Amino acid sequence: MKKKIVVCTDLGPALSLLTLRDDLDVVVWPDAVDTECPRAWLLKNVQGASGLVVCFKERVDGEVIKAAGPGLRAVSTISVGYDHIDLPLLASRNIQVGYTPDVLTDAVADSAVMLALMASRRTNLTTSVVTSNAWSAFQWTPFALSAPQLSTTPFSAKRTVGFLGFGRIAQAVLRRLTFGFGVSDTIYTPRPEAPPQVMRDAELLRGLMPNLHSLRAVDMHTLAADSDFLFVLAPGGEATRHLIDESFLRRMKPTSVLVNNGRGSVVDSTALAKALKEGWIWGAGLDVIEEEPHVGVGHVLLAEPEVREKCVVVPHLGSATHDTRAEMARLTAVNVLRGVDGEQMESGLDLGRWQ
Ligand SMILES: O=CC(=O)O
Repeated sequence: MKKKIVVCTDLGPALSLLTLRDDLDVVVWPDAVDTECPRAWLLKNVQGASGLVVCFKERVDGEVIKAAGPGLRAVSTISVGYDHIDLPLLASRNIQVGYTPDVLTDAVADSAVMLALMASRRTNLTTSVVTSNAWSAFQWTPFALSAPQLSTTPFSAKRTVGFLGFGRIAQAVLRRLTFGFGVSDTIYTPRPEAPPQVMRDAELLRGLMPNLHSLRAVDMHTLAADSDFLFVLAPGGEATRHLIDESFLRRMKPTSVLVNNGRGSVVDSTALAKALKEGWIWGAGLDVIEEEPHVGVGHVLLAEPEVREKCVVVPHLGSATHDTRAEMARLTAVNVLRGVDGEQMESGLDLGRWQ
């Protein structure tokens, strides 16, 4: 009997890696190119599957595992995050889990730097000067709309860049900032659950980046107080929920900029709106928000002009470049194939940590 693989998401041309195998029955959510997979479709079609392909929008929990039945061997997600997957449950059933770290590191790091620049320059406000037809009335005086600067210059004060979570993506942001922006002072808090390998890499960084004069692990208090630019690159889940809350934001500098490319749940949106409105911090660039995708003009960070002008929001697109998404899709397909074939995935989670 053919093994069944259920694909809930768009894999682009990489789907053919699955469909070209005539020993597989590949069932694809028919509208995967344009829409997210409805839960009901997943629950109905996953029955009898050996492999399941999802994106971070599909929760893989007890209900899905029960609907799949005992033959499920592999779950492969097209994401680096895995907080949508019940890992202890899958570990207890010996189901392999594939994900897509590394290949998206550069794209997300690019996006984080973009958000830092957009938030510091308040592009929501400045572009609206043009789009609301107000440029001709705008009084161009030397300090009008001037902003904190990310790059360090010979005449600027030392810039401290902070990282909440210091894994691969944070380190890729740091590479961009030290080489391209002259940042020399960096602080970080280790990511909860960081694998030892990631932290060893952090120690090596100083040797690799001659411009980096200082790289210090600090507590949350110092991270808040000292960061001129703070990059949140921590994973979601209970351990990191609302680490950036009102008391953290109150300790930050009025010229500081917060960027979140990790998970929305790490930052308390209501506290952030208050921080922006009352000027505890300068600006925020958000690729993720805790209430996503239910974020519209009525959202606490977008409803009031004093907040919206200081806040750039992008709908969770950090890794969305042509090259990166294609490679993520390839890896996702290879992972599920390896899993259903009983081989080790090219990029699988070590579930020993969740057993
Ligand atoms: O958020 C996106 C991902 O986890 O890849």
